[in-house]
Amino acid sequence: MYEDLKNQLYEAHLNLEKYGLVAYTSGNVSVRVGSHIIIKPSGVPYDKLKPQDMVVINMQGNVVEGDLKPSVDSATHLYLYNNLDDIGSIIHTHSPYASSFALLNQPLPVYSTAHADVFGVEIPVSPYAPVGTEAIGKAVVDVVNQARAVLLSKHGVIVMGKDIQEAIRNAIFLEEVAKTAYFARTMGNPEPLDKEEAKRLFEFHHKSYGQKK
Ligand SMILES: O=C(CO)[C@@H](O)[C@@H](O)COP(=O)(O)O
Repeated sequence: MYEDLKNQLYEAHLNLEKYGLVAYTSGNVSVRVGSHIIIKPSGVPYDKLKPQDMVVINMQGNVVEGDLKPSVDSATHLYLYNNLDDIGSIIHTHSPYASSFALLNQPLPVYSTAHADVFGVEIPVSPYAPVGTEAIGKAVVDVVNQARAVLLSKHGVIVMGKDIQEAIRNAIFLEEVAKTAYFARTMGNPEPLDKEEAKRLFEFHHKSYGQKK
């Protein structure tokens, strides 16, 4: 089932490693297709991962196809898909700069135009919740905003997108803007962008940036 999407999901995991967002087995990516979710198998190191290892589960979390156990974060992904209609793909990482804000319970303000372009608003922090249940999903839904990215207290990050490509872009840019914020804070006291300017940049970026017609 879903061979092409499994290949895309496999490539997405390799991208997480390529951009330094994960290490060894940390992190995971899923994609929604109809009433199924395809997600990374639990505990498989990235250099051992294969497209055919991706696990297909239904919206109740039961394995529909796959020889390996699905990610330990499957309940979190499922809760988010069941409560946020606009998302088609979810990425969880421990990317170091964004996760540092999560460990400090510090939201990530809109310090840069790049942050405004991609996310538009501050990245919130969700309260600590134990791994392996839908508790993380509930905590994320309680705080998630238009940014579709949340810093998980004491843990890491969750980003979402309408598809795998958008989720990957969001995961990469979250770490990028967190890195810039980290350095700015070590050198001084950066001020967030004006909210209206951030809104204008977000709207331009999402409507006109790149090759959009
Ligand atoms: O952080 C956690 C749990 O959220 C890690 O164990 C997670 O990144 C990787 O778990 P999986 O290998 O996807 O089961």
